[in-house]
Amino acid sequence: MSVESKIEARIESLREALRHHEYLYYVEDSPEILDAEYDTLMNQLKALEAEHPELITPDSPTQRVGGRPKEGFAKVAHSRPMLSLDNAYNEAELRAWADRVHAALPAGETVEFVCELKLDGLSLALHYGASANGASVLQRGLTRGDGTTGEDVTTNVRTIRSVPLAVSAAKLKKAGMPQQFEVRGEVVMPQAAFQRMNEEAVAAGLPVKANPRNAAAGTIRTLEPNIVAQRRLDFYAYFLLREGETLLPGQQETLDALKTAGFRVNMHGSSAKTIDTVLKFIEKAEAQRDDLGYEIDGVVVKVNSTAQQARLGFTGKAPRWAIAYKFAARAGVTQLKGVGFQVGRTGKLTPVARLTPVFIGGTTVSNATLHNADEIQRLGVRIGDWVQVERGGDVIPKIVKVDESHPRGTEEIEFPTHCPVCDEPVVREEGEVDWRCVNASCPARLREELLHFASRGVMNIEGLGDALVAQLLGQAEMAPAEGEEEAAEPVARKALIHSVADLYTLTMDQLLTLERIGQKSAQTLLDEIERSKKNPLWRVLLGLGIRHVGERTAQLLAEEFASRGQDYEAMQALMDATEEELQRVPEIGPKVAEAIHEFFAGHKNRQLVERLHKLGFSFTAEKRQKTSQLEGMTFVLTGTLPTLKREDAKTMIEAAGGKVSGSVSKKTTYVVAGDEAGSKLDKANELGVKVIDEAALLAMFGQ
Ligand SMILES: NC(=O)c1ccc[n+]([C@@H]2O[C@H](COP(=O)([O-])OP(=O)(O)OC[C@H]3O[C@@H](n4cnc5c(N)ncnc54)[C@H](O)[C@@H]3O)[C@@H](O)[C@H]2O)c1
Ligand SMILES: [Zn+2]
Repeated sequence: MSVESKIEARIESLREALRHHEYLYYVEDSPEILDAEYDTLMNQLKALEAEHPELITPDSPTQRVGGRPKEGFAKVAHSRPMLSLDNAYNEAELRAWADRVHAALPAGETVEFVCELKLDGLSLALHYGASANGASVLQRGLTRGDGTTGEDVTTNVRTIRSVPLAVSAAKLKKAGMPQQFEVRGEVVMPQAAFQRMNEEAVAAGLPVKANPRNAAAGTIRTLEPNIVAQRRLDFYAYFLLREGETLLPGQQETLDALKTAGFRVNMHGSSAKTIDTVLKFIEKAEAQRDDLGYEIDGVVVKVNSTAQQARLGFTGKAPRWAIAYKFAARAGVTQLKGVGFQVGRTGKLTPVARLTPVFIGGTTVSNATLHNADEIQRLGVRIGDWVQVERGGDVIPKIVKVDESHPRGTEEIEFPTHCPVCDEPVVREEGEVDWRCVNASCPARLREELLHFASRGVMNIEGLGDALVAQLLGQAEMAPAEGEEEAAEPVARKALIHSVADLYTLTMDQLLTLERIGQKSAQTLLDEIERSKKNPLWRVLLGLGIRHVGERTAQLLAEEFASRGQDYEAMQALMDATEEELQRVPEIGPKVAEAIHEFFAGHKNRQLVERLHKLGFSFTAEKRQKTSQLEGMTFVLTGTLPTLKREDAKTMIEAAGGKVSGSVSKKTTYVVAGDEAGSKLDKANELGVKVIDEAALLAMFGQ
């Protein structure tokens, strides 16, 4: 092969690898490699292309942004391309960028920078248009897509509470903004929401998302707006455009105006006159990284002046007037000492890597998840290997890959053929990745079942934690606690309970035989247990721990079957439902339907439910929790509102889950009255229905 064709081949293979990872990242929202690794491949390609510009093709990953828009959403062209940012990884690269900026501008011209946190989410473009009386309303929300064309995700965007659905004339005036404008910013999933989402996924036996960014991307592109509302995304605004042009003379003014208009603006941004000040900002931001509640992966530095930005212009796919300073990845390299296996509630075996403790981004990591047998195979990891461990926000650390620069380990990881706790054979069903202990009375499973059942968000039995459950089961702690090498020595005790239902027959005398429990706490626990019988049907369903049934599915099921009968009758109808019937419940697919059906086909499970009924469970089929701000509320609009057109007010209310009706009745929640409100207002007063004005309505949207 000639030198040229070797280079060409290298370029082509880099492009292919990048396209593969972009697909996984942007379309599937589930990357296989670290961002830093992706960036390395990209930088290699950029360097080769810089040396051989004749080999640059328009479809090279260096020339375009993002991924293909996903099916299922309308595709809409952007007013101006939504670009990526060039990166700097250290001080020298940042200074080199600043030098290029100065060199491109007339000698002696001063440049002011604005530093903002680089939020690790995905960008959105929000289009606002004129409505009555000088106000603006949200008309459209687009993802970045491939940079030129985005996906129309308006319905989902409307559920994000920090996105104003309307901006009043007064606010526009104060912010110096026209009625028609476009805001660009970042949508992120706060760490707490991310954690909750993954906990639910684990409980339901579904795959978890790699990081909040991928979770946010997946959420904003679901076809189910209620899911988006439940997951609590957040939006931070940073650009303000009009017909594709930056509206205000500077970035700092843009941020201020956006804030005045009611957008959430990241308040950690600040102006800097020199790169030294920028570097101080970066240092401070990195130190705060763990305390923000959302993920950031660096700092974006922008040239403040819009006029200077225009003169600097763009390169292939990024502006020259901005740079992303990226923090070092929160990864470390350490040695794999061994692998333990945890048995979960559904019997699932999770391999847990025991590591030589390593300090990563502020904490000591000594355990990391290896997920499942397939993952071990994919990584090709052996005991004794040096491995790269990654940690994001609050997420369980995970092994990303084997570090080949160290001598390789020699001991293969053996996946147990038998449950490490009860010693029954483990099985893997066709098409599943996980091995499970299917012994229904496996102590490990029972322990997890009880912990899940009692946990906050499920049956909510305060005080029934790890230590107590272990005692009730006559076991000692089974898995070593974080940071400990071995589990405590088991102390044999007689088990007081053998199933979830046994909790409800526990007596004071029995509890008093346990360690570390006095009369008072025993009584509190008994009260808690008694009280939990009144939990609504959906919580009981969730508590049963049916595979694939998380909070939302449990709520949907309870709501659906509530119409088939009162309380326990609803539960019975659900237990008797065929797979076809179950699939007719909104959002429930074949896999979930099968799991539910299979669960209740089990004699033991049915018996458990019947016993719970006899023990006095109420199985109340209450309405699902509110997922939208105005769900369950009915509004009647009357008269002329000061800023909103009636049509716009209606759209806003409906988008937030409320209903708008034409006539006032006792069922009306609010009458929104403007000028010259007539008979409807009288009727409201007559029936004692609450009357509010436009300002109060807007206040419900946080405006
Ligand atoms: N792991 C993988 O397989 C894989 C694959 C593809 C891409 N990636 C990662 O995706 C990223 C590349 O994507 P990219 O093009 O979005 O680039 P980028 O994330 O590096 O930077 C551009 C983006 O930063 C965001 N941003 C956050 N805060 C901002 C602020 N205050 N002002 C302006 N913009 C702000 C915007 O969404 C903008 O689009 C890289 O980090 C890359 O590592 C990873
Ligand atoms: Zn077992």
